Amino acid sequence: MTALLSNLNPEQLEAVTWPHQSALILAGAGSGKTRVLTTRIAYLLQSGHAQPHNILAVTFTNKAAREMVARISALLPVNVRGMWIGTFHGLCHRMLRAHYQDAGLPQAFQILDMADQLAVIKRLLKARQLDDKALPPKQLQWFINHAKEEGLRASQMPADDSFNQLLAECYLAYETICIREGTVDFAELLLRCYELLSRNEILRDHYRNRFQHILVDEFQDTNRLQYKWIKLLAGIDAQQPAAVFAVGDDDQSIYAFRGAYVGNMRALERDFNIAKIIRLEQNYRSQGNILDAANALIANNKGRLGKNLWTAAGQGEPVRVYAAITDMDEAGFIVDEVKALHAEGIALSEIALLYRSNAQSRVLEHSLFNAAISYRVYGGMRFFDRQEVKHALAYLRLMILPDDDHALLRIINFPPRGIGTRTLEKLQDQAKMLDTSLWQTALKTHEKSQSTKGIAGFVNLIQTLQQQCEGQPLPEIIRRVADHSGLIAHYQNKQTESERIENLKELVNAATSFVHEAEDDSLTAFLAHASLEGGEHQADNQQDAVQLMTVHAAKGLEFHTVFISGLEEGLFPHDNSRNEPNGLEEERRLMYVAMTRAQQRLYLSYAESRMLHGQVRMNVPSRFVDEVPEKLLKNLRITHFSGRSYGQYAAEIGYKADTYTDQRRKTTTPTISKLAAKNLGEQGLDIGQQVSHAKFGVGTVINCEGNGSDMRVQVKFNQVGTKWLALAYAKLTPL
Ligand SMILES: Nc1ncnc2c1ncn2[C@@H]1O[C@H](COP(=O)(O)OP(=O)(O)OP(=O)(O)O)[C@@H](O)[C@H]1O
Ligand SMILES: [Mg+2]
Repeated sequence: MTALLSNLNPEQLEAVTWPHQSALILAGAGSGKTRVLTTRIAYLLQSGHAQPHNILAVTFTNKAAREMVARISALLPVNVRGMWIGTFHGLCHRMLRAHYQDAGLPQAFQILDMADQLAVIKRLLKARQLDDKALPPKQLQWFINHAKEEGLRASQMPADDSFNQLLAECYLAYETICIREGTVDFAELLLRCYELLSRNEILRDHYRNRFQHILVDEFQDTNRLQYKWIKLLAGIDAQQPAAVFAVGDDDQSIYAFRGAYVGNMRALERDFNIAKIIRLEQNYRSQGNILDAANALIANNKGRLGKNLWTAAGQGEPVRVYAAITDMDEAGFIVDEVKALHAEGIALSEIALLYRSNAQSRVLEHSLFNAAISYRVYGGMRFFDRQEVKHALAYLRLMILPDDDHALLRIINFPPRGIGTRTLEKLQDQAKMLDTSLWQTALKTHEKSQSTKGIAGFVNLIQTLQQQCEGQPLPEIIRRVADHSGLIAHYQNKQTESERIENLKELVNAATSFVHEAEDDSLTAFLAHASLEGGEHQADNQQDAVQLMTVHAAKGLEFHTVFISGLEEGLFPHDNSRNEPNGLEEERRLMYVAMTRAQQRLYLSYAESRMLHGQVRMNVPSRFVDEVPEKLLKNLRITHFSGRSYGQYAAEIGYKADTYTDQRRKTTTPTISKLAAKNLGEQGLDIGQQVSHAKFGVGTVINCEGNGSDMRVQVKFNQVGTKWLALAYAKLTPL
């Protein structure tokens, strides 16, 4: 027992050994909330205050749940199987499986994921002859899920005007289909479980007796229904209510867009008569400069519950800022730093590259791949594996190789063009009979029956695309295909699909850089490149690999080094946040989450120009960079290009100077520390100087850092691209 408790500070100890009463622990990032929660479970078991079956713990992801179980079994020799540890969805699912009959479900009920749910909704709208204009499927999906998260059934929806009446009717129709088909969507898992418990007294009492301890991590991100579920299960009116042990941080609430409700913290305090909120103020994760930077940033938000975080770890290193010229330059910089860190002995898995939107991973993946550094993308698929990107690639493949049945099947009815499964089966049978490809068979389908009209239309589309793209440059081909195939239109007007459109546009960017870099810039070469980069190059589970993920997916995790890239207005804070009430504050909380993942080293970077939608866009650095006090930062950017203009410098690193306007904000003016430049001078080198390297050939010095034996220079080589080199080892010959 002492071993279990010996490593805790007094506040943590108080929380871990809290009596059998509800508690709220409100504390900042890295203060040990998750650790306290896990240790409390171990403590309850070891001290005999609870048996495994008395424990229910809710975490935010399945990964976190698995880690929690692993940590508890490492602490104690207990049978962890009796405990219920999982996500809200997972736990509700478990309960519904056990009591399917009482819940009114068939034994083999199936779960609909978001895509399945949307398919059902589309079917339903079609049957009612409601087109996209009358009611976009995504809007109905959002409406239904939102209603369920508020605990409302179709019969309870207001029908005060004709549109609301339509929505309510469709919701009802959707419920009917799900019941008939025995399916349950994500929101339904929770609502149905909630209804089951509120209706069925016997079950409710059973579980109330059983779960005497309910522990909730990341409590700030629970929605209203989840809170009601906890309240019901805990039985606040019962004789012996369960002890709810909730840990959270209002500054890390990042799911408001999905219905999370920070007010649940206040509600908990009130409903569970919590007399004292436990605060943990010591941060054990990050070093001083990182923590000070994060604290300064979040101080710009209003209406916080307020807390004070400090660390005993010392100031550590400054927060590094890199102002890149282009997104490729940014990615190149990150890769060079990753290599240097790895060479210093930092495991790749201890390095995280975080970004605001999934589409940003493409350039990073590309640079890592080229540098042969293993990486793994979490909480989202790698760029070339994403559904919409694969669809677009399938169109491209079909245009050059129409007999590719696999590509044809992928898109013949996507976006939907009314080709039913029966028609498709017939086409496949015919192809088999004629021993030819689906495309050849489709070409022969001349009869204009209703069922084959769709096929003829598809053939026509591909042929038109082939003609239109003849002789066009690669990026233009991709732009046309994304457009004319109907993919963009398909994903448009769907709120949650905007990311897919971003990815399609990002594919145009991928093609543009491919054209710049590759010798053979044909469509065929590009497709080969896509399958290679999309293929086997992601590291497998065991391999040490750099971790790539969105900031949302990084919640709760920690890494030795964190890179936050794309810190530009419009990207982070994201443009979408402008239309949301308090959108900017939520973006700032996201930034706070991102920064507080770092233990020892934090890099912030932005690019003055980024390719967006196939065009170069000039950016203003994110306000979040400005909100970090200057004294905590270290600029890694060249100050002076040795008397040359910015345009000359840009041209040297291969950036087209003519697209550049020279009205940068002061903060983005490239800066190299004067000292570093002087040191470099002492070594007989200068920024802008031509040098030669035994292995990499001729290049230009474009940046430098450090001094003495630590001095490093960045050289843009004519053949092998930009590299950071340790001056002491590089043996550069000035030319
Ligand atoms: N008393 C302590 N002594 C040493 N290390 C500690 C102590 N408390 C926590 N830590 C360590 O600090 C790090 C952060 O802890 P933890 O992940 O539990 O924080 P958190 O509050 O849950 O953070 P977040 O808000 O990001 O989820 C972990 O590596 C943890 O092991
Ligand atoms: Mg945590």
